[in-house]
Formats: sequence, C-alpha cells, structure tokens
Amino acid sequence: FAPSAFTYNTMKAPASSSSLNMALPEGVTPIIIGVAADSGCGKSTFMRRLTNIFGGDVVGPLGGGFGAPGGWETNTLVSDLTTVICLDDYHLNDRNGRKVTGLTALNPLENNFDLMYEQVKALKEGKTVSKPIYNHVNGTLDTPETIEPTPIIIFEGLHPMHDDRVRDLLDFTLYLDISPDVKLNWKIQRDMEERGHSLESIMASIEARKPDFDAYIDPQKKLSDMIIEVLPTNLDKEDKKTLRVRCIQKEGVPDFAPCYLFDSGSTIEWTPSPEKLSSPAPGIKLKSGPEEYFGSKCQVVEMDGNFDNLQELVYIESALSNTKTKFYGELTQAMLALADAPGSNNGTGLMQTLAAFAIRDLYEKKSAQAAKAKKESTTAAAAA
Ligand SMILES: Nc1ncnc2c1ncn2[C@@H]1O[C@H](COP(=O)(O)OP(=O)(O)OP(=O)(O)O)[C@@H](O)[C@H]1O
Ligand SMILES: O=C(CO)[C@H](O)[C@H](O)COP(=O)(O)O
Repeated sequence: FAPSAFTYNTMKAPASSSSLNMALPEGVTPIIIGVAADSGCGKSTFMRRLTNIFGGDVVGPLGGGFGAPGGWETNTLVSDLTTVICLDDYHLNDRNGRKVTGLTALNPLENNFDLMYEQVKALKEGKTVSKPIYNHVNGTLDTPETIEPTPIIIFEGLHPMHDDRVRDLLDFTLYLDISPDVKLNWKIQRDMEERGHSLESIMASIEARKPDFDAYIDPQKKLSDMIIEVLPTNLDKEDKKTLRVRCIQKEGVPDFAPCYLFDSGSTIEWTPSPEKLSSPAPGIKLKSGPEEYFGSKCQVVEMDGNFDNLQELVYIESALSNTKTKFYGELTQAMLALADAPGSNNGTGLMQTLAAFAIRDLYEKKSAQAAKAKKESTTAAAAA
C-alpha cells in the first residue's frame, strides 16, 4: 500500500508515537513554509507535487503503521525530508464546541495561535513537539501526536500568516487564491460527484463561510511571497471549465528569484506554436511581466488554457527562466510523474510545480548557508 498525499486526511497513525522520518542532521535548522488556502482549494494536490519533488518515500504519518488496530486519525504527512502539518490541528474547540460558540473554524477565535506559535518556534529550533490532532471524521480533538523536526516543515491550512508571531517564523509563504466560480466547480466535483452532497448544501456551506473567509483568510494573500491565482479563462467568455492561472511572485524575497518567460523585466504575451504544443479549444496563451500586487513589486507568469500532450510541455519549459530545475526537462518530468493529479494539463499543475522547485531551491540555499556558517565557526574556534 503506497500512501499518497491524496489520502493523508484519512490515514490512521499507529498508536505508538515512534517516528521513522529522517532525523534532523546536526546543525541544520528546518526551513518553515506556510501554505494558506480555504478548504477544497487544492492544498492536498499541491502537497503531493511538493513531496514528489523532494523525493524519498512518503512513509505516512509518523512512520507508517496506519490502519493498525487502535490507531487514530492524523492530518500529518511525513516523508524523508518533509513534514506537512495541517493547521486544523490547532482548532481551539471541537465540532460540538463550535456549535456552542456559534463561530466557524475560520474565525481566529476558534484557533489556538499561542500553541501554534510555540510549536512552530520549537520545531524551527529543532525540538520535538506534541501536537494536537483535529479529527475531521468525528469532529473531535484527539490524543496529541509526536512531531519530530525534518529539514523542511510545511504548515498548510486556513491561517499560517494570520498571527504575526507565526508569520515571522516562516521562511517562505504561499497563498492558493481560487476564484469563487472555480472554487464552486471544484467543490461540486468533489463534494457532489464524489461524496454525494447536494448542490444546495454545497452552495449553503460556501455562503456560510464567505464572511469569515473574506475577513480572515483572503487578507493573507497580501502577505504572501507567492500567490497562485486560479481564474476562469479569458479566451472564451462562455467557457466555464478552462482555467487561467497566474503565479504572482514577490520581488526582494531573500533567496528567491522569480521565474519569467524569455526576458527578465519585459512584458511578454506568447501564443505557442500549435505545431509544438497542441491544445484543445479555446487554445493556449502565456504571459509574463512585472506588475504591482497590493503595493508590492512582483513578477507574474500566466498560463491560460490546457495542453493536450504533457510531453510537449518541455517546449514551454524551454522558454522559462529561473525555474530552479537542475536540468532541462526536469519540470516536464515532474509533471509527468503526477500526470493523474488534478491540473496536470493546465497552469495549476505547472505553477504548483514551479512553486515546489522554488521551495527546494530555498531549502538548498539555506542549507548551504548553514553549512558555510558552521565551517567558518569551526575554523574560527580552531584558530583561537
Ligand atoms: N488543479 C485542479 N484542477 C481541477 N480540479 C482540482 C484541482 N485542484 C483541486 N481540484 C479539485 O478540488 C478538490 C479539492 O482538492 P484538494 O483535496 O487538493 O483540496 P484541499 O485544499 O486539500 O481540500 P481540504 O482542505 O478540504 O482537504 C479535488 O478533489 C479536485 O476535485
Ligand atoms: O475549514 C476547514 C478545513 O480547512 C474545516 O471546515 C474545519 O477544519 C472544520 O472541520 P470540519 O468541518 O470537518 O468540522
């Protein structure tokens, strides 16, 4: 049984709190990434792309054994280098408790930011923590699980950037900004077609969450280093399925150089040759250039439309610079490895994969800096 990030919300952790993930190498400070999005906006899919880039087996939460008698639900996903922690685990009250307060889980008052801060800080310092678990099946707060730090720790969920103390600890932040129409389509696909919910209940749930989403979740996009915006296509106003995806990358983020098409600083609109990249109607168009996003200077790469043949993506890869890949074709290869994942024929998969390479690059730069600093301090100590 090979676990995938698609299943991690329902995996069972072993009753034991032992962990099989790789110990943190001496002197390495974990890098901490925040990924913010509403529920049902593609976080699990993105996590799957990210852990795929880092390689190593996804050993399952706390080292496998899930499904063991007496195991419990966990939201944590552990692989060799990465640990993905779901911030739902920091809900203050269980589902019944929220019925009493009358507040939604999106409201900051329903989340324990003091504990979140303490645990993000401890993990960043290389310490082990005992983290609560929010059980989405029962709506209960379950027995905490032991989390040991790995070199990369990802905090994904509703509020990674809401609390200043937590935000200051994050080395890189990402927001998945899914437009309301697209969000509804994805919800219908999952909750109606796969989970048997009615259209009315899906619409009612989105409506009920909207005020708190607007007040507490959406504002985090302004604070993010990278925003992946998913919108309906501009190529055909009648087309409700095709997506336009924009990767908004802030300038001036330490150790992060934005990706662009053809020429840095230029504004480019590009319709790839249909001989080299076949696409179904309404076609495909790319753009790249500098923009302002809520007062910050950014570099934006955009793809509108779908492609027919994933192998041909290498043509687009050849036009992209600063992808942080290690060899030509690695981007296409990473997309091909997860060809079955949602968004593999459009800009959502492409931009998520670019984000994953950016995070790998950041990790490698920070590790190299830590190794250099350690060597210098050892040399200085020996000389003294
Ligand atoms: N790029 C995409 N293209 C098309 N559909 C997508 C894409 N990403 C996600 N979806 C759809 O949205 C659904 C939710 O995606 P996913 O489970 O990754 O979101 P999530 O943010 O992890 O959700 P939750 O927080 O509720 O667990 C998927 O089942 C799929 O139907
Ligand atoms: O927004 C959510 C997840 O990101 C959930 O609504 C929240 O965690 C509460 O969960 P549930 O609805 O299963 O009680």
